[in-house]
Amino acid sequence: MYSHEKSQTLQTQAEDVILGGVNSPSRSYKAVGGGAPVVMDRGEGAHFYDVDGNRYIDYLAAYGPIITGHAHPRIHEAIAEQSSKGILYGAPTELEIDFANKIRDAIPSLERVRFVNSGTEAVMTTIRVARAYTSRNKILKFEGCYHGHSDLVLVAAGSGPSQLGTPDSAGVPKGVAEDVITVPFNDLEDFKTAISHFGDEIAAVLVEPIVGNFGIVEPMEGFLEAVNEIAHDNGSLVIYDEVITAFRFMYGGAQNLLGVEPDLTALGKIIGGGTPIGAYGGRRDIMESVAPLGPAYQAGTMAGNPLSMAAGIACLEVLEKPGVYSEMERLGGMLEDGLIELINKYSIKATINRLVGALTIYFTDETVTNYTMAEASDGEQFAKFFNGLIRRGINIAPSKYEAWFLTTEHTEEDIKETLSIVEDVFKNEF
Ligand SMILES: Cc1ncc(COP(=O)(O)O)c(C=O)c1O
Ligand SMILES: NCC(=O)CCC(=O)O
Repeated sequence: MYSHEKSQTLQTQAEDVILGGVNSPSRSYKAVGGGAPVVMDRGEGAHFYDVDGNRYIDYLAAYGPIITGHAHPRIHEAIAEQSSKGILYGAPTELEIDFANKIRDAIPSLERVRFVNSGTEAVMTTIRVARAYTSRNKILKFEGCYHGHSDLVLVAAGSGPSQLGTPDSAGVPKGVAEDVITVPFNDLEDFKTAISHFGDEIAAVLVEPIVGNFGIVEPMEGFLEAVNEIAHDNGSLVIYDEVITAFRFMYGGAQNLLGVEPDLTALGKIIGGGTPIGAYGGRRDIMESVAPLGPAYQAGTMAGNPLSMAAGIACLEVLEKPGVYSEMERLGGMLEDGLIELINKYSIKATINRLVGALTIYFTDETVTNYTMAEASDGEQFAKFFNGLIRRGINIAPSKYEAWFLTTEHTEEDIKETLSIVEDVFKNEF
């Protein structure tokens, strides 16, 4: 069992200067029984090492972006090379044109693209653009979906906020929250009711086309097609938040995998190869609402910064190689099958949702298709599981609402080692 002595000491120091000891609440272990989060030292492929010298197989992948593993040489080189030429100019570069083209080639619905610095900014701006284009105010979102921390979307916000008991954040003005309507994911009847009730007040429907924020939850057959049709009949736009999903399951977005196109798309995480990034884009006529062409303002000192452009291009170059996603599918299948075998062997009440290299274990015996079901899964069992893993060398998010993410660097050996550690946890702690 690992000792986390130095992490404990550093966390005490952190709490004395960084609010709560963490720069994002998701990193706190509050929801899994407290204790100091493990403080990381360095990463290498699918593994990393903490300040106490312990080695972990990493399935957090920094909440998704690190799909090519830690310190990937290609990304490292791209950043180093760009850094030697300057890291920020406040002027256009050829790199950003190349990168925008690369993204549009993969996700053609982004007829025009803009780069920003986080998923939060990307989603926030798509909402502004939709409001500008439709001259309407309200947004419809799905319960438990997280779309970053801008005011408007911190309502029924799943993932991190739910885990800490703040799905509806304090500090969001009542008037702002009143412009957000939430309905359960995968429930077409509630969706239709909301649309017919609010009608021409709804500027846009905001969707995680494959949910990543109350675990991995796929849309039911026909759900997204119906959402598109009903929203469009109502004169509302459809925004896909693909901050987690783009380039996670295939070289392209969930929209390409599922064959349904939104009007606007928000991107982040993977496209930056681990550097801070966001992007949004969509139909040309809608995007032309944005300054300098249109009246909706969006700007940024760091937007399209060359380091993120270089890292993003390098990351997509790794991902576009043949066989990358089929290998993640193979290893993901192996991990899922092995986990199910152990769940059955030790009579654990748990189910798994998986798509390619992303999966979630829910401590419940029902198949999870919406937020209420994810919420009802057993948080105490999850906490026991998490603590068992982190003391034995597996790092996952300290939250029952997050996913495990495979990288291009995980190997069969990693999966076998993982399954043997999980068996040890089930045998000794459950
Ligand atoms: C679907 C989704 N949208 C938006 C965001 C916000 O992105 P960021 O944390 O880069 O601001 C996240 C972050 O987890 C996300 O999962
Ligand atoms: N799925 C939710 C996140 O990935 C959030 C990460 C963070 O805000 O630290």
